[in-house]
Amino acid sequence: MGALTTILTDIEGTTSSISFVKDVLFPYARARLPAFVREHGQQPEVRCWLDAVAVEISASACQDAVIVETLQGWIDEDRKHTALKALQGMVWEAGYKDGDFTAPVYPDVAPALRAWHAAGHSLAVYSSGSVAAQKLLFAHTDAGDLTTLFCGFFDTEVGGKREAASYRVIAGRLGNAPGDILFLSDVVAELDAAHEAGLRTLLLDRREDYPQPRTGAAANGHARAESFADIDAAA
Ligand SMILES: CSCCC(=O)C(=O)COP(=O)(O)O
Ligand SMILES: [Mg+2]
Repeated sequence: MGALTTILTDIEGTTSSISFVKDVLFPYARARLPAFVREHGQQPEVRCWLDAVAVEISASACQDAVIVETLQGWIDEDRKHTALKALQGMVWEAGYKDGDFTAPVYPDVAPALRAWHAAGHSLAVYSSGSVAAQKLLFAHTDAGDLTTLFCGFFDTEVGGKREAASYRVIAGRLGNAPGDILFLSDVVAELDAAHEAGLRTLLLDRREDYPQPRTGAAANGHARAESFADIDAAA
């Protein structure tokens, strides 16, 4: 690698498999949301998100059953809603702490992150998962606690991942010129938005998540790699 690029990475489909998120994390949150809301729904840090959902669906704030059903429906639809993501993160916290699961990262991820960090590159995360959920995931990976490698964590509170404005906010918060940031994601629409904001971009095209290679037009002009081991941030 040449200049000291900041590497900004997505999680699902990039550092960790889509199936871990869809088959482990989402069902865990779906099953435990009703009890979580019953037991913690009056705590201000939980209530504020439940109330945000209630406003959006025009339910009375006291209709927690309706709110929970709505949230479960959003999990089924894979809605990247900030309130859902905040609540999911709180439910997953118990899962990690109780040892119900750890977070698998692809085998090429931890060595590359450690090497980039050791070479002086800054590392940051931008995921639809809440910042709390991101920190939990990287604290409990099967390759150890990776949280100290990162200098920044961003979620949809800065804006949606398919909006160029979000990447401008992140560049500002990181204190980087957009062109000094390399954004890694498995989703072309996210890379398009980052590119519009002036970031460098790279499509992670992992066979486990995407059986058909996304080359040529499917990569929409973005650099492409199948593994972190093949990424040259200076390119
Ligand atoms: C922070 S881990 C949970 C991931 C998650 O909830 C999610 O929606 C993944 O979205 P991403 O932006 O990482 O593709
Ligand atoms: Mg992704």
